[in-house]
Amino acid sequence: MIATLLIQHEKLEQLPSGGTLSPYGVHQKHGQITSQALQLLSSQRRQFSNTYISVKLDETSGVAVMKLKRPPVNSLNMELLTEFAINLEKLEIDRGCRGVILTSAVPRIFSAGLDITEMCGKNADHYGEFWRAVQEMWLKLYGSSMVTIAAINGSSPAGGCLMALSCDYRIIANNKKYTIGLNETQLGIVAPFWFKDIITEVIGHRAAERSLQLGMLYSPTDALKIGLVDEVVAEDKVQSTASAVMAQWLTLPDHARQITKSMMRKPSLDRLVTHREADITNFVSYITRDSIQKSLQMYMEMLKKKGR
Ligand SMILES: CCCCC/C=C\C/C=C\CCC/C=C/C(=O)SCCNC(=O)CCNC(=O)[C@H](O)C(C)(C)COP(=O)(O)OP(=O)(O)OC[C@H]1O[C@@H](n2cnc3c(N)ncnc32)[C@H](O)[C@@H]1OP(=O)(O)O
Repeated sequence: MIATLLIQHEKLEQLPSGGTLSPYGVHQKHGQITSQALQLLSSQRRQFSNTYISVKLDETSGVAVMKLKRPPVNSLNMELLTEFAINLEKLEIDRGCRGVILTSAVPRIFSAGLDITEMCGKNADHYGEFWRAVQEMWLKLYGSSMVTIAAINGSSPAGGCLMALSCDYRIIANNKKYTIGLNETQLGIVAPFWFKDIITEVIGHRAAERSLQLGMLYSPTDALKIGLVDEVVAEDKVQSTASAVMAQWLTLPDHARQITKSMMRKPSLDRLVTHREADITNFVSYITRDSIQKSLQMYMEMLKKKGR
């Protein structure tokens, strides 16, 4: 599946100008898709659900709601990441879809971040494949031409925070039990350069440096103070606020908004695309270190003890 997605990337890069805005998402809404693909899409419209992702597309508004549904904590394993990238791609090429609201079907949790069991006790090939899937999820989401809004209805540490940061707008439920942030250092690991880049883009260099070094997790109101989220709303208003903000963003002409988004995001996207293989090699050599494996195992044990 990953291979298919990669081939798709290459195809995009070859699209004639006017059909696409950037090589990171499928931006073919105006005339590149075959009639066979269109038929396939229309039969898949409205609602599609996979093991860990459900998607509902409202054809009237052009807005899809994509829900993560991997209880207990929506940890991002290989299957979820792959399903996510495929579903987003489907929406990207669907002419009827202009915006995506990303949220969770699991109560109190947006996403617990990367599934730590994918990074422990496996072999180097597995780690490489897993990291490629993490990169692919990010390239698709951050590079999407659609309006993307994170409706954060629960805790969102590490990779969960990355997903939210990759959207155009973040709304979080006002519940002080929920936390959000890039807490990697608390696990004894380092967030890669592109996690660092994106949080720096959103909250600025000083706040990002402090936040990353200390592995900080913020309450919704503190997250708002540093600009990590755009709005804090009552728990039962998260979805309706996301729909209202989406409607507002969709009043802008797609073409102008998409080119602007692409201009803003291209440097960070290019950086990962250019260094993609080196980033995988780095990840594998880092994660296979004995000291790192030990840190992750200890963290998992701590989580399990806490849950008992
Ligand atoms: C020198 C050069 C350096 C180069 C660097 C190169 C590359 C970079 C290298 C590495 C980068 C890695 C980047 C990593 C990103 C990540 O996302 S790591 C994941 C971080 N996530 C967390 O820290 C969250 C941990 N979880 C929690 O805090 C809580 O579970 C919670 C989400 C707040 C929910 O709390 P609660 O509702 O109380 O649920 P429980 O804690 O009881 O958990 C329920 C079960 O779920 C298991 N679990 C929780 N999180 C994860 C997870 N992320 N992965 C796998 N499993 C998870 C938990 O153990 C419980 O399981 P049991 O029921 O006990 O079996």
